[in-house]
Amino acid sequence: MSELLVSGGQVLRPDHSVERTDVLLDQDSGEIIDIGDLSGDDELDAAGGLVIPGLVNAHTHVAMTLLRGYADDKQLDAWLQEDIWPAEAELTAEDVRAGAELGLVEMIKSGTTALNDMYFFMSEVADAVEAAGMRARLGYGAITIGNDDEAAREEMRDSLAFAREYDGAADGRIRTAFMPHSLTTVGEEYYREFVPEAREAGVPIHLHANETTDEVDPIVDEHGQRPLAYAADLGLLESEDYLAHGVHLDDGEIDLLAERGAGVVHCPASNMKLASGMAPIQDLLDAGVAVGLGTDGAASNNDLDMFDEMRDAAMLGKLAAGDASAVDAYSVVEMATRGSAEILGFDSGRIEPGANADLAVIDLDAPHLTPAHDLVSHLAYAARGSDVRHTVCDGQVLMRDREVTVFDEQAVRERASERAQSLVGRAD
Ligand SMILES: CSC[C@H]1O[C@@H](n2cnc3c(O)ncnc32)[C@H](O)[C@@H]1O
Ligand SMILES: [Zn+2]
Repeated sequence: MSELLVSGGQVLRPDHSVERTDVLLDQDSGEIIDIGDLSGDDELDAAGGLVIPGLVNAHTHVAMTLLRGYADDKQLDAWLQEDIWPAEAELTAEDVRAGAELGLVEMIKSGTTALNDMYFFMSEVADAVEAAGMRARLGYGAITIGNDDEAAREEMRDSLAFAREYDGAADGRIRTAFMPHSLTTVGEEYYREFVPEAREAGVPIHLHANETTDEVDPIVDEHGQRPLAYAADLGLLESEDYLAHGVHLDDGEIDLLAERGAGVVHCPASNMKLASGMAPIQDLLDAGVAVGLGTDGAASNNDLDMFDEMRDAAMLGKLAAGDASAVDAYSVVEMATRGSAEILGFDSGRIEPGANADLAVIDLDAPHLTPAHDLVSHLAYAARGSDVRHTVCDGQVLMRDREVTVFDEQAVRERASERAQSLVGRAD
């Protein structure tokens, strides 16, 4: 058995207490073996650092790094229709591979070990995730509006086929989901036909929902129901399902989510940048709804740094509730770790024997992390992705002393820059 000892650091435990101890990882099984005063074959120096569970980005479109800064300062509908979708229509498989690798490097460098991704050319994303050594739940994003019936059904079939083929890939680090894009971009008849097939395939369903009032109002007008009542009627919102955003939810919809056990992935930076609104996160937590955290794509954020996202979630949550005690540091650290991991069905997000050996070591030796009254507070409010010293997933070191070990970072950046340039040239 090959072992890795993460030694000499302080460790964030599942109850968010902090203990000075070592963590021993089994690199063959990819699990945490033990926590204590230990020894191992190989060592990763965590002295002066805080060992935390690897962060879990539960909603992104990782290859959208190619469109970072391409279209800013617009509301969701105009942004998608005038800029993003025309550019995405020009995407090739090679573009998605280059954009995905860039996004994964950015994630590794900011302590993220697992992600959920919805996009196009998903076999490229899967190959990139496998090469990165990360953990992911992946799905092809199906859109039926604007397509004739045959093309629409093809979209849904493609999403199911990807989910069936790739579930369990990369030695089980890749899991999949059926991913219709949203309640307004996929027609009712296609949900009625394909949701039962997804259930039969045994994969969860992930979609965007209740992101803007422009999306909620037409559903209420057309179906006479709130969007999540409509979704439940279509067979969505089972306990393994999870939606992104959930900004405009009424009390009945919050209760419905709690009753059914479906999860919500909060994307605060994207919701602020696109002026979509303020999600009722404290109300969701109070109702017992499972809440995770995601960056959304880099074109609406504009980075993939989960430390930024924790801070944004706490700040926006307080503003939304009109209460400074709402969405506190503990809650956002929980959302970015165990909350997101549970929604994605990964036994990660906690440093405990038996859990996945997914972790990051944060360097505490920095002016903005001094003094160290409360390290959970620092994670939520003061730490940055650039404070991450090492990143480990499945027991393998993905970054050591800020050197990414799984990709040639410079080559990835150059390839992505070239691809991005050519993509926007074709689109403009
Ligand atoms: C069909 S693949 C995913 C699809 O979603 C688009 N997208 C990116 N960000 C958002 C968002 O905040 N709401 C809705 N859709 C979004 C992305 O550009 C792809 O087209
Ligand atoms: Zn999204």
